[in-house]
Amino acid sequence: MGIEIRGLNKSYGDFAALRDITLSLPSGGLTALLGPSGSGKTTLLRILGGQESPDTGTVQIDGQDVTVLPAQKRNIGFVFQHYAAFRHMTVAKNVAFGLEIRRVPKAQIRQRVEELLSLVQLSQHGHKMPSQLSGGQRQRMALARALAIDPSVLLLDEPFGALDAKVRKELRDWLRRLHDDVHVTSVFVTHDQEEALEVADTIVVVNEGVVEQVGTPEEIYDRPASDFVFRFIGETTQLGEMLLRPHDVRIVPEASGTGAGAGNCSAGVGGSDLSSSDLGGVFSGEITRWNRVGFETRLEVTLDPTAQGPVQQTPVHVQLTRTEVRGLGLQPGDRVIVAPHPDAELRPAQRAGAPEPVLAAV
Ligand SMILES: Nc1ncnc2c1ncn2[C@@H]1O[C@H](COP(=O)(O)OP(=O)(O)OP(=O)(O)O)[C@@H](O)[C@H]1O
Repeated sequence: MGIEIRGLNKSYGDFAALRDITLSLPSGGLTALLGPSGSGKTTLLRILGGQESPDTGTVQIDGQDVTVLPAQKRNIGFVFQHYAAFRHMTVAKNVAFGLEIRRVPKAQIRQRVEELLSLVQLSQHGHKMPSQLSGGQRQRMALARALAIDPSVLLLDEPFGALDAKVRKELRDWLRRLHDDVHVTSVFVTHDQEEALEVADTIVVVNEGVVEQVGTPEEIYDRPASDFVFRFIGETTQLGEMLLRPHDVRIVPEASGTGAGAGNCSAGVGGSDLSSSDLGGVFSGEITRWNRVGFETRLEVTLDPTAQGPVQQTPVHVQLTRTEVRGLGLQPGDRVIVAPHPDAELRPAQRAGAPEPVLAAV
């Protein structure tokens, strides 16, 4: 069942915010609507929630057509970036609110609130006022309140957007685990690729009001359906004429390669002979930057001028694990050979005059 969206269009004046959106979001799934600012994510979420109505198209939730049903009749839980808590009520009262207006018996409310506070790890904080909670705790209270009514669907609009990076990361892990426990069909909006890749079962990539791709995080990352998704979903680097992921660049010290002439050669990269013809280029250069980031090492390789074409101005970014760096015996300043990994996803680099790629906002 889940959520079925068919032929949805929404314009503001002559601006088309959503164009012909058709989507099936699985029941019990955690779906991320991911896209750059202004792509239409929030508009789509608001249509699902009933705060906005589409110009054309339909929305079904668990088999029921809700397209014209008012928000309060859709049995949906909402969590927003800035949670509007009732400041004069305790945390427990805030969580109980939805049940009280539904006139659920008091004993039942008390029991449900206890369960929910425990679920969001706030059992010790029920008596506090919202102002006495941290930002992360407040968002957990918002989740408890949204879940109190046993919603058929939970909608979250940038729920962790206002929190600092560390708390945000903790809440992501926590949301993932919570969802594994409660399995309510959930849709959350984010412009953060990492957040979507880490938390969601299904990612819907939206761009300029159109769905670019729907898939699991692995499908979206490893098999992007369009140049836009490839550029938007993760880091890319240029190697000759091609774009690829920094961890898909293979690198060896020049001394261990063969025929290290630039541009068109074969080289023993990563233990096998590689020919530039099937790989989109084998290049020589020098490691000009060396950065350790956690367990990874990020290198920049400035390429030598090639015989065939113009010099590549931007250094190649290479991402390796520390173990790989040790195994290869690489040092800052080394002369190296670089080539794409044989399984690398390659895309033609932007030609002069083409629009700039959208940068990943992390
Ligand atoms: N009520 C409105 N009136 C006019 N234009 C609107 C209205 N709501 C949204 N838009 C426009 O529709 C487009 C999509 O907006 P939307 O809020 O859905 O984007 P978004 O992907 O959620 O972006 P962000 O990540 O910045 O929140 C934007 O260009 C926005 O300016």
